[in-house]
Amino acid sequence: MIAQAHLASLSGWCKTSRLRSEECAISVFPAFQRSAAARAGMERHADITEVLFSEQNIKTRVAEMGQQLASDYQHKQPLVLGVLSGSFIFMADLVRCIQPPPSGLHVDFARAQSYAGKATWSSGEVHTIMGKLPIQNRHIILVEDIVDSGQTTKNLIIGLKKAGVASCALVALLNKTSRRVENVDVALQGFECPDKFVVGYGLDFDEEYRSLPFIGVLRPECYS
Ligand SMILES: O=P(O)(O)OC[C@H]1O[C@H](OP(=O)(O)OP(=O)(O)O)[C@H](O)[C@@H]1O
Ligand code: HPA
Repeated sequence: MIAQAHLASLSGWCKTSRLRSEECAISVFPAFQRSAAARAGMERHADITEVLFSEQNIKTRVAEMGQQLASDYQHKQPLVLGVLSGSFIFMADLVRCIQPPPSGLHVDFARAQSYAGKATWSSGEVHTIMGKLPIQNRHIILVEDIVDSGQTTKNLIIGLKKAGVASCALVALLNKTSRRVENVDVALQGFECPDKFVVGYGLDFDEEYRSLPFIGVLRPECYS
């Protein structure tokens, strides 16, 4: 009620000062400033030519994906296995959207690297290290930020199958099908990704840009 009264008096003041009500709120409420104006600024970066998936687009889609997994795994005890480092933000958001969480839902991380240093193409040599939890007879939800050539996930899936998992479903936020070299089955994807090098929301170029809250196309001058 108090907040409403403040807003009502603000809107009157806005009319006289010819400020949009949003601008008024920004000037008066620091929290609003962070949530609206700052968010608009955070959707930009000098090295990004185009935002493909905004923070809100991602949030909405990840929530849908979480619901789907909650339904598919309600009678299983999934082990959600994120692939480091790229999946760390997606993982954190996705597991919190698997609601209600199936009993026995566990979380672990595997490590794989194929894009070494300043490279925008896969080296083809994938080094994989599994997580710390036993995986034999577990229902694995393998979580990737992006499936591009498919070489990283192909290698991981081979390793998981050798270790005797009960099942393995690949969940990828981005699926760049146009660049596929290995045939991998993405059970659940967030978005189809165009054939462009993208960064943000965990995805990097030479370890930079992972903390951007959106996913965008990296300016070619940044890597060429
Ligand atoms: O389908 P692919 O062509 O194999 O590419 C996909 C992989 O490449 C990236 O990992 P990267 O090796 O760059 O390591 P990172 O996760 O630490 O960034 C990404 O996180 C995927 O794991
Ligand atoms: O487009 C990409 N961006 C960042 N990392 C990647 N790894 C494979 N493809 C990509």
